Amino acid sequence: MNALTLPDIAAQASRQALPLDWVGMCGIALPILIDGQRLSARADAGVSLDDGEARGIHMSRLYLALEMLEQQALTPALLRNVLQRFLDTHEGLSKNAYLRIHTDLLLKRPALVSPLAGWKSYPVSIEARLENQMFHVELKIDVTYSSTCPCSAALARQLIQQQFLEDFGNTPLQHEDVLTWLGSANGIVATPHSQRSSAQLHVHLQGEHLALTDLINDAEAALGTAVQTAVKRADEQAFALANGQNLMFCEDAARRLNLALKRSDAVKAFHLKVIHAESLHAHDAVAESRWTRHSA
Ligand SMILES: Nc1nc2c(ncn2[C@@H]2O[C@H](COP(=O)(O)OP(=O)(O)OP(=O)(O)O)[C@@H](O)[C@H]2O)c(=O)[nH]1
Repeated sequence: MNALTLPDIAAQASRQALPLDWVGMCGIALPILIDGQRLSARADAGVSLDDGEARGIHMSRLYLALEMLEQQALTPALLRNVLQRFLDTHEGLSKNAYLRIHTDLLLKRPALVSPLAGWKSYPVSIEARLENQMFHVELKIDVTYSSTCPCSAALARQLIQQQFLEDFGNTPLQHEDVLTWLGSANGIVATPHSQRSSAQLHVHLQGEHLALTDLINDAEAALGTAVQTAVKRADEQAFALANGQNLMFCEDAARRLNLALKRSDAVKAFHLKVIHAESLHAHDAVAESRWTRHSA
């Protein structure tokens, strides 16, 4: 059986001579290394098929080039090497090479007050391409946070004032009575609506640093009320305070993220989208922002 020559269909001429933009494989299982963590990932690997006469590309050569990602930490330089391998093994067939990697980055986050910590998972896509000899790396990162509506907070405060007038309008104020009232249900007769919100960051990188963890940390610091992991009552109370001090429309969140990403040296350009999944209504409040660094 082995003595037979194996038929090689990919080497045949194409019936329709037509180049193709992207040919490859999607959803390849792959272990990768980021910040010392081995993560389970899925890769989409492809090249352009510029020789329209060729029937097909050599899928196995792309697949085997991905082995480079198993042992070395993921960096822009490593991604570039993999893409160059794609092209070197498709000489005469392909000019452009593409690699997308999808994974969930895990970061350990401390509780706000108690000495606890827990893991948070961040869905991440890393997209690299070598097109006309130009190399690009882009990151897509999702960051989840809590937002409380500033308008709703003001409306709730007004109702609390009205309730105060109703309960104390005609009586001389006693410190003890007011303190008790503040701790009662009447003292917080209305609550502002708040929501679990998400920021989708699409970042075009520059430099030699993948910067994933730094960008997530910068985004969470800018937002101020990232969702928590391990939570005791003391942590929940601190989170309630943090939200009360951090009232946010989706526009506020988008502006804060814009400023934070611009400050990062790793960022060449970005498109960000924040989604506040409103509890006030069944649709979302959304804001987007784009920016490109103009080098001096
Ligand atoms: N091009 C192409 N290959 C496919 C497709 N589906 C499955 N394959 C298979 O992918 C396998 C690997 O292809 P190649 O990389 O050309 O394998 P090979 O000819 O043994 O390897 P080389 O000697 O390096 O060219 C082949 O058995 C193909 O049949 C497809 O849609 N397109």
